[in-house]
Amino acid sequence: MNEYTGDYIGRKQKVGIVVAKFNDLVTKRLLAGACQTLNQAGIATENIEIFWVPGAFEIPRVVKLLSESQRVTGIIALGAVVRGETAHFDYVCSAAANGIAEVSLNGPVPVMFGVLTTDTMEQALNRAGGKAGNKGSECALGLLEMISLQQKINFK
Ligand SMILES: Nc1c(NC[C@H](O)[C@H](O)[C@H](O)CO)[nH]c(=O)[nH]c1=O
Ligand SMILES: CC(=O)[C@@H](O)COP(=O)(O)O
Repeated sequence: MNEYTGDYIGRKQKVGIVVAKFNDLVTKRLLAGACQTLNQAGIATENIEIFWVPGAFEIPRVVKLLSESQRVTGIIALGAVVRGETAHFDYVCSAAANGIAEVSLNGPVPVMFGVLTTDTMEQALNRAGGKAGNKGSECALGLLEMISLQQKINFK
């Protein structure tokens, strides 16, 4: 696994994780990967705030509230949307992606998109600590880079 090699962002940074309960067989693994990577980078468990939401569709609202709360320096959004028989998959994925992107672009803190959008459960599990890595861990590494970049840009 890649180690965080960016600048030191400070051990007192608070990170928020918004994670969907739907498909929690997968999302619990994404969360574990994210938390492990943050811990390895020096972010203590007590500085990681976790918020569970029903499904990926509900992620954007809580991400927006958390972003505006000034409680955290960055946010990771985690979910697992697995295609079913109907077009519902497309709407859930679109709502989650567009909502999270909007908050990341227009809100005060960076938000990482860790919502898996897969055709099968196997594909999702492979990306939650399986042979295709762990999207949660990837998002944690990315968030540390984004926080560091934002601090560099905002340094007066
Ligand atoms: N099918 C999946 C869902 N569906 C539920 C929605 O996210 C939402 O909670 C519901 O439509 C009520 O607003 N959610 C996932 O996260 N993953 C899925 O595969
Ligand atoms: C992604 C979903 O919402 C999906 O699990 C719903 O399944 P279905 O399209 O068969 O109702």
